[in-house]
Amino acid sequence: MKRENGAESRDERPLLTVENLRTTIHTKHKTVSAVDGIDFTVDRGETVCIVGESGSGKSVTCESLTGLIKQPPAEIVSGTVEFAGTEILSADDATRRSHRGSDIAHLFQNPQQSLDPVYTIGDQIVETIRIHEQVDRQTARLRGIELLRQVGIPRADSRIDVYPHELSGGMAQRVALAISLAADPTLLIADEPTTSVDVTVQARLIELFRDLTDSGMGLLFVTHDLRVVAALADRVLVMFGGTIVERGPVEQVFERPAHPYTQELFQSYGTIDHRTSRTTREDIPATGCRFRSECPYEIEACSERTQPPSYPVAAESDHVVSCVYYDGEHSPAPILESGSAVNHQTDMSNTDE
Ligand SMILES: Nc1ncnc2c1ncn2[C@@H]1O[C@H](COP(=O)(O)OP(=O)(O)OP(=O)(O)O)[C@@H](O)[C@H]1O
Ligand code: NI
Repeated sequence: MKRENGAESRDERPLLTVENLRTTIHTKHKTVSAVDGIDFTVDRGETVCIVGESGSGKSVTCESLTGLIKQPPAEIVSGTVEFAGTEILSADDATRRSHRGSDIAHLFQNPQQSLDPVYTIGDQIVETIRIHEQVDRQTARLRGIELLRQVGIPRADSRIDVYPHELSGGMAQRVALAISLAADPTLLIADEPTTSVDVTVQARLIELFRDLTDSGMGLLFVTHDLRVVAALADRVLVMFGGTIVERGPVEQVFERPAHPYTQELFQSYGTIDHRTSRTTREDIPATGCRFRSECPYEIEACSERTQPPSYPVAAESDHVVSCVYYDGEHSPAPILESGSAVNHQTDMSNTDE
């Protein structure tokens, strides 16, 4: 959503700009490059979806952005994260905290991580609303109940008084979402918020996310469900082995997945397998194309450089791929047989209530 007029230069810049983000995880026996030099942006009103198999670095990316990742074992080795004109990765804790929870809301993959076990849902939601707005408790409570309804919590007026541990996984995920939204965030980072909910609720949540981005919120969304991506995303980032192998507008990526990994991923129509990657982390090369040992098209050039550079898939396209087959020398690029990609027209909103 671009502003028509009166936009100051500050507003012309993306809401979020991430550059060269690298996060390693130190364990007793080894150090894993969980996120290995990634760049991307999220605009106001835009939905950017991150897809990729289990272990590809989606959650570590999200948690690094807000500095919420546990250090140690994690270590943010490099990178800049600019949010609304301010560098937040190197900011002191107070600055970062002031961005977290208000301007930036972070919904963890594990919802209990977003909830405080010692307070009721109502206490947490009322408190969040009252931090951001001068309203009395009763007004905030009514608004809290409304928010719980919006995220699809049945009997919201009584559920508001329960404790987090009394909620199922899917319910906790939605409650955590309601609490995030109570802060009226400018950017919502949501790590698999629709995973353990039924289709009806999923359709309702997708509607809700659309309304929020229509009114200007930026949304960074992690999911394994390509149908959700099709229904929601403006742009897609495909991750493999801690790197972004392909990115672009959702229609283009779905119509013509360019990276051999994306092609493979999209052939398993619908939900990406939740299995851990076939190769263990140790088998993923540390430089060059991370996918090359599993790629049917591997050539010598795949192991050159730190990562293959990004090439446009078509001339002057925002759809780019990090694969040497697109450098103009090694063509023809591997092309997926037509018809195997997911139809991006899939409409989730038609599910019966
Ligand atoms: N606390 C941790 N200790 C050790 N390794 C970790 C830890 N957290 C993440 N990792 C490693 O970092 C890599 C990236 O993990 P991440 O959780 O970001 O994957 P993901 O893409 O979110 O996967 P999923 O789809 O399963 O949520 C993986 O190899 C994972 O094993
Ligand atoms: Ni994850």
